[in-house]
Amino acid sequence: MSTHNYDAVRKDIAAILQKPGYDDGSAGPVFVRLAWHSSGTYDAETDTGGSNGAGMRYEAEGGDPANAGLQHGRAFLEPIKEKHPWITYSDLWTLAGVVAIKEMGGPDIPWQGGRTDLIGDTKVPPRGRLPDGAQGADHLRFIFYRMGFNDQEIVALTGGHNLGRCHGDRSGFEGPWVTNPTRFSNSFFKLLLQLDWKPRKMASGMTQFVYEDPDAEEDEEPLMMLPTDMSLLTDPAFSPWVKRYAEDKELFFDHFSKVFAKLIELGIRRDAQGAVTNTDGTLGGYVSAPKKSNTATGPPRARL
Ligand code: HEM
Repeated sequence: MSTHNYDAVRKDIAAILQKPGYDDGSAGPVFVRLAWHSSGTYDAETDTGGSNGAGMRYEAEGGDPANAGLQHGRAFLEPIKEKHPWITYSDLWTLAGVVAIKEMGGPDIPWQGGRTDLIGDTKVPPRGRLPDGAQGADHLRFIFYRMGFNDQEIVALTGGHNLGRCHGDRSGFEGPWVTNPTRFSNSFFKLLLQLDWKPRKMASGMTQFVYEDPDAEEDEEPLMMLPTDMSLLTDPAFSPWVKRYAEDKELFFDHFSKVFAKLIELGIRRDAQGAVTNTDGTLGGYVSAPKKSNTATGPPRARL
């Protein structure tokens, strides 16, 4: 067997996506968020953070409140790492996001392996680099321009909120954005435009936006939007993209594929053959994965 059989890993990830009893029955959304948070720490100016490293294995990054709940995603992937120990966590986490998006009906996203894992927590990116859903358009620009994204890319990336849900015990926000949160589509943009969103203060003290469907069953939870999501509607440079993505699913899929591929390559340098070149501490500050297990804190365990 080849030591780099990524197709076998893809198949094994696809096979564990269904999780009866967990959230909406799928690990897909939490894998997408894991891939995004493992990459979205990138700072272009200092060339630090990004998808090399898999620093969430360490408390310094994994314990960041912004990453609350992602331990479930990491734990779900642990059997895959055990079966294919040659793959790095940073490759596994980004690949899991890509496989999950495809399996949930989303676009193909180009993915290449070769990322390396940090050994030790001295070079994990500082906390505070991920976006705060309680804020608005200025904050989104501050966070995503730092990574090298533009306004169109910010809107396309936020379309990740077609998947999954907010959890009161993780972020303080609650509920799904769309009615079918395990099916990738452009519903997020359609609903953002069409529904009548009203602010509501949650038990956690956080204010989110909810849609109260007058025809909803009594036990049906309302759909929600974060303040950052709402800012896409009101900002003059963001809102034209919301409209275009709501009208044109193909365009959204095409742009989402490109921007997610860019996201998971943040901080990665490759030579002409695609081999990652910043693996030795001289460029990105990362060291190559050791031959045996590189589990830093032992396998994470899901608290379901
Ligand atoms: C634009 C800035 C963003 C903010 C402020 C933000 C914020 C949040 C928050 C507060 C949650 C809920 C976490 C929880 O309670 O479990 C969440 C979930 C999620 N986010 Fe984002 N996010 C952003 C961008 C993105 C991007 C770029 C993607 C992927 C392309 C993404 C994908 C997801 C997914 C899939 C979930 C659901 C996770 C689950 O079901 O466990 N988000 N996000």
